[in-house]
Amino acid sequence: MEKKAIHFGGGNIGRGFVAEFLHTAGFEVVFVDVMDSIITALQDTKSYQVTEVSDEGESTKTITNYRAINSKTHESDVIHEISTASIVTCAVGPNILKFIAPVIAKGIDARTDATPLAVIACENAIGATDTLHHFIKENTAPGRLGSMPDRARFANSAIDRIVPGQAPDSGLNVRIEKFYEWAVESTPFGEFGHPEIPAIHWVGNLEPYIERKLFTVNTGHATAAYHGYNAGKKTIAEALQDSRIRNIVRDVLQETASLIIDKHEISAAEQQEYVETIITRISNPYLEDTVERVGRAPMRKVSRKERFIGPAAQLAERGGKFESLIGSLEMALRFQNVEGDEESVELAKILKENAPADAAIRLTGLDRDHPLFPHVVQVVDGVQSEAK
Ligand SMILES: NC(=O)c1ccc[n+]([C@@H]2O[C@H](COP(=O)([O-])OP(=O)(O)OC[C@H]3O[C@@H](n4cnc5c(N)ncnc54)[C@H](O)[C@@H]3O)[C@@H](O)[C@H]2O)c1
Ligand SMILES: O=P(O)(O)OC[C@@H](O)[C@@H](O)[C@H](O)[C@H](O)CO
Repeated sequence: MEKKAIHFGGGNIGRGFVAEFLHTAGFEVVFVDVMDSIITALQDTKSYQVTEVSDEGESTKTITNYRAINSKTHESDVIHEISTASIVTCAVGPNILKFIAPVIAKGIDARTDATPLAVIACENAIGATDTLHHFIKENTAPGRLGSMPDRARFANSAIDRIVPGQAPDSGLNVRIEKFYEWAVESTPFGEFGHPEIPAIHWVGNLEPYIERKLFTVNTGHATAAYHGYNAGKKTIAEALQDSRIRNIVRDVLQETASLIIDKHEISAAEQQEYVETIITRISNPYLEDTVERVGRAPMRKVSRKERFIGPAAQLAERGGKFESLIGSLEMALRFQNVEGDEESVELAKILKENAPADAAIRLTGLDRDHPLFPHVVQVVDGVQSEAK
């Protein structure tokens, strides 16, 4: 079989991370997207550049050997490509997984190769591949479910590289940070072995990696974004130049560190070093990452398993400290009616139309009897009262 990868989502992380490393690993990459402008640009341009930016200067790689298909208009082509590929990846956003599942299900169903397809969702979410797998099963005939492991194997991943929004005149080129980490479960591949992709760190148990990443990088990032947004800052780097916000980010990361150290086999010293690396990374002034991009989709970010409620709920259950996380939640709830962000409009509506406890349940998914619940209701109440 040809060494071919199908990647859903030709956006920032798709072009700047996943495709780059698939290309380096020798795969032909077939991008699948629904945005005409991205598909046309990928079809008309034979190469694009990924530039790593840091205080050590810039370094550029050229990406070639790709094609692009619009799944809105050429679904059968996408099905054929999946049926003859080695790997399917995606970076479309966790809320989009249900929309890409039907075509992936059809592609998997059409496979005849002896080696199963490797499916790896590259989203910022715990168990994103499991979520995609669930939707794929819902789109597969019941009689074909039992034999699906012969046709596809599903591995969760933790993906880390900051790819900010790109300048309007940058075309397909992407400016990104130098740092990256891509951890993927190895166990689902069983006797077939995992695909050969040198950039991937294959792990038996992903939970420590994804929790450490989401509850350090993304919790810290989102804290800077929401506090920064409410303080009138434009970029994450600018927010972190403000010593008040920087100290809040540190406090939040101390709270999540206590959970990570307590729960996983990660020492205090190792976590401290990780936190310092993350603060340096998110402070990178060369990335020009806006508070609106990092704060995007606030309803997803305040949900049950995500970067604030996820760790705060676990800390509350263990008798730990979570006040700074709740402070970030409050700032997230004030990220309302932001231009171009549908969830921020929906958030404002929910806060306007519901009593505090009902809004808290709808937004965070916490049970009423959870020890964190009264603290969340108090914050919701405060944000609602200010708006009156
Ligand atoms: N940007 C980062 O720093 C970063 C880092 C790690 C992980 N991630 C995660 O990667 C995912 C994508 O983030 P991004 O920053 O690249 O966003 P993005 O908006 O730049 O890219 C998303 C792409 O998905 C495409 N898309 C939307 N619906 C689709 C569909 N039905 N089928 C195919 N394509 C579709 C969009 O057109 C867009 O090109 C998110 O889950 C994000 O959390 C982002
Ligand atoms: O992509 P989101 O919306 O889940 O989160 C925004 C940023 O925090 C995120 O994209 C980071 O840049 C990335 O997770 C770094 O690895």
